[in-house]
Amino acid sequence: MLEKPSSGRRATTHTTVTSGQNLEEQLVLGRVATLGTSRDNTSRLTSVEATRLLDAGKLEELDRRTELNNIASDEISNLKKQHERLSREAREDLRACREELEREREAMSTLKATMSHQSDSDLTLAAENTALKARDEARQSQMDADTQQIAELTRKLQEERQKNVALNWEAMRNEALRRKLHNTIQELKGNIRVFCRVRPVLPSDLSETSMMSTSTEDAKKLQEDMTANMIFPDHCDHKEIVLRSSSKSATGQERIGSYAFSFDRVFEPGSTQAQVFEEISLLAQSCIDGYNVCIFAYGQTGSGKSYTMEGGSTDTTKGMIPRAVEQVFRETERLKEKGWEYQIKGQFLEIASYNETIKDLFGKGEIDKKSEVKHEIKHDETGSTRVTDITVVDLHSPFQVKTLLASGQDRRSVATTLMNDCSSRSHSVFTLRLSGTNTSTGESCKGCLNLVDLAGSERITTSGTGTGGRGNDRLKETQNINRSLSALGDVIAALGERANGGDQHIPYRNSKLTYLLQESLTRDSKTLMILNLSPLTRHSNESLTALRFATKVNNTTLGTAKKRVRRS
Ligand SMILES: Nc1ncnc2c1ncn2[C@@H]1O[C@H](COP(=O)(O)OP(=O)(O)OP(=O)(O)O)[C@@H](O)[C@H]1O
Repeated sequence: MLEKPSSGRRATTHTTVTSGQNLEEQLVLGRVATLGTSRDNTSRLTSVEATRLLDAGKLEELDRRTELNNIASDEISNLKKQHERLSREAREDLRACREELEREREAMSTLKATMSHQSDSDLTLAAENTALKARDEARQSQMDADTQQIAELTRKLQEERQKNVALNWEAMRNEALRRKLHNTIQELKGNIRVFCRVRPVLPSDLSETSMMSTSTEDAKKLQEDMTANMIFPDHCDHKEIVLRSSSKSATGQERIGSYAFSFDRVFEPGSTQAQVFEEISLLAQSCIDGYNVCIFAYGQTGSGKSYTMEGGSTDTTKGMIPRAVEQVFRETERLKEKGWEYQIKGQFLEIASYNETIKDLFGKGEIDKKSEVKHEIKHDETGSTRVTDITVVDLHSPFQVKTLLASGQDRRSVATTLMNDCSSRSHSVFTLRLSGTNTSTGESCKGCLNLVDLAGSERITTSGTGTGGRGNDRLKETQNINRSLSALGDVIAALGERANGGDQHIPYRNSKLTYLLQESLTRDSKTLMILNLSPLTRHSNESLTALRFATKVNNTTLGTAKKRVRRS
């Protein structure tokens, strides 16, 4: 704190200085008065003495003033020093105070910010808390709703389960009915059916005439000339084919004949694999239902038998075998829902026409003429057929079958090369055996699907038969083919006669093929023959012979097929 100068002292000093002036005059006047008085008293003072006294008074006054001035200066200097010290102290105090104030302000501002932040946090927390509470309430009500919904769904599920059980039984009854109806339809259609398929003219057919360099128009004309006169008059049901063919009479005169044939279905050259399979799929279905089915591709070499049965590598061109396999797997999978479990096994073999030997096309070993295993056909008392030492594969998927068939075809090529033979000189038989059991109904069934690519049906004159050596082999081979094909026709004819009440012996043993297919060539089984025809004029006579053979087969009725069902 600043120390205030004493006002009393100052006042005294001031009073002294101020009254000094008056005092001086008063002193002089007092001396004069004293002198006057002394004069009065002593009789009279001189004026010199009065002046001397006045001067002395003045000097004394001056001294006293000087003295007072000095005292005042000292006092002022002291006061100044004191003032400076006090000012310095005051400034120091002020600075300290300011600093302290600044710190306090900063602290205050920090505190305010903290408080404001705290308050914001408080607000946020309060808002969050409110939101959480609201969410919690919403969740709680959602949970209540869910619980109610679960209870409702559980009730509905229970109802649906009950309905499902009822529907399953209904579906099983319907499946049995469907099988019955399906097979009634098949029976009405006849257990022997014949389809006729004419292949299109191929670029290779044109090149054979060495006319490839001709113009497009010439090629078209050539194609027309080459194409046999085949007419398909039935545009509605597609069941008829008319072949106009020229032949020589005994006297050498040319006769033009028009021959009309009718089959269960006639496929024109533009027909697709899918259209053909549409008609065949029902037979594949029958095999799943427990029937024995045989599908033959019949026709001269190059007429399209292998194309129809195996087909090409694309989805559009794949043939009947891959399509039937796919359908079997698709259907057996679907039937799982209805309690059916199927086991599918397959074998693929070839019967060479030359010596009627069997080759295992699913076999693993080397194909070698010397070390060839001799396979024999055996029938047991239950009517089942087996081929000794043949590879029977458990089949699980269409892809597996596709791979197996491809390697089978490779083995077939190796075998035919070794035999100096060609594929058209042998029959190939792909067999699918299905056995199914229904765990719900206790039913079980066994079916067999044989897909047969027959050897070329051409007659001796057109098969390139020469004389001596290989020519004799060819002759024997062609005779064997014709024998086995006519044995097939004989078996079918005998079955037809038996079905019509005759007591005909069925000559299964007349060929390896019929003996092998014995269990599938009965009145209890279903047979389809696909007659493949070449569209070319030069094959007209072969086509006519084949059409006649197929008609003979088509006119045969086998009676009613029987399903091979066992009840456990
Ligand atoms: N419907 C068709 N559409 C297109 N091409 C076909 C058709 N039918 C057959 N072919 C073709 O005709 C040629 C002969 O057919 P394929 O080999 O199937 O006759 P094949 O009767 O089996 O003869 P082989 O008895 O010699 O085995 C093949 O090139 C085949 O691709």
